[in-house]
Amino acid sequence: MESHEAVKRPRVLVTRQTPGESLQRLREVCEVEVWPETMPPSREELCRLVKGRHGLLTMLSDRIDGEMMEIAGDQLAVISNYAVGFNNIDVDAAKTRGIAVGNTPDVLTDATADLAVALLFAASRHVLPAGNQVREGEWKTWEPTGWLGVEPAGKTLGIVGMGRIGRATARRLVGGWGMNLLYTSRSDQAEVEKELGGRRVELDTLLAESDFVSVHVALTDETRNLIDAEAISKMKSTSVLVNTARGEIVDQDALVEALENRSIFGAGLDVTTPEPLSAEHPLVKSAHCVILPHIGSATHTSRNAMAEIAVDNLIAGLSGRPLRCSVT
Ligand SMILES: NC(=O)C1=CN([C@@H]2O[C@H](COP(=O)(O)OP(=O)(O)OC[C@H]3O[C@@H](n4cnc5c(N)ncnc54)[C@H](OP(=O)(O)O)[C@@H]3O)[C@@H](O)[C@H]2O)C=CC1
Ligand SMILES: O=CC(=O)O
Repeated sequence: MESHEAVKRPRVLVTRQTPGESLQRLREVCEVEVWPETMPPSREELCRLVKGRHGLLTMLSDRIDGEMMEIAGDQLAVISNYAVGFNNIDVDAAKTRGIAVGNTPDVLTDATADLAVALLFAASRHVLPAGNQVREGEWKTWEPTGWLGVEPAGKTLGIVGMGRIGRATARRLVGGWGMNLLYTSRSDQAEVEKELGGRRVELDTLLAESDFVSVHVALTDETRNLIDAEAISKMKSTSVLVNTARGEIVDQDALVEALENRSIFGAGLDVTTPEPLSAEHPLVKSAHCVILPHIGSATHTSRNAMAEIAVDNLIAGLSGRPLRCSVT
């Protein structure tokens, strides 16, 4: 039986078209099949496609669990996720099978932090509903009390999860708008405090004292539903919640209620559960919520750089070398 040793022309599945030229490099050393559709392969299609592959280049919409690895077969050596988040992959199952898992950190940090800031402003200043009023020909006159929003300058920013994107978001808002910084983190962040002057606090304190809360933790069993009804109830009525991390971290029913009751001012989400949310979902219909279609890393620069890392990871894993960016 073939196993993890390097093979001459490994068989690789790429589950969506990626931008740029990086797949060319892969084609030089592998037999590459690229899923050609805009919509991701269904679970059934994926089960069929992974069989006999040595490497997988996957997207966050592909659930790669132990069963999928089993179906792929013993020769599977590397799973390269085209994302920094890897909650779609059962990393423990991969470890048990000796399969390397890679991701694409850093190169999307600035783009995602920019989008977190964009969402913060969009939700604070009614950018989408106000713009729609103009588009729909409903704008009648300048109103002294129309579309009143909230301002971040000099207020308190709460960063939930001071990782790469959390820190980049804080950098923008502390440096650019003079915000005061509170943050949560499991690890010591002396460097961040030296640079940005923030204070590490418990989540409850952060929620109660922040005017703007931006979520940047990875999705894990511990962070699923971290921002639940109780957490939201601690937030100020004038506060704005931004989530560019993963939808499952925020309890959406609780968020709907908070927005309907005006117990928080607004929300800006790049991620939801599920994705996409139905157009009928109350969050999509809410005038106080801005929802984007998971476009945090969607710049030419970031997505091209992600593709380069994802291909580097695959090629390294297929030849038994350490990955450029390994999740373990
Ligand atoms: N909207 C989009 O398009 C994008 C979304 N993302 C999302 O953003 C997330 C963050 O990315 P990035 O900043 O690069 O990742 P990092 O790994 O740098 O940061 C993740 C943070 O999550 C924290 N964390 C991890 N596990 C736990 C846990 N069990 N409990 C509490 N905190 C935890 C870490 O805390 P600690 O330091 O204490 O370990 C760290 O601060 C990604 O995981 C992804 O889900 C990323 C890119 C684009
Ligand atoms: O959500 C995107 C990612 O890279 O993670």
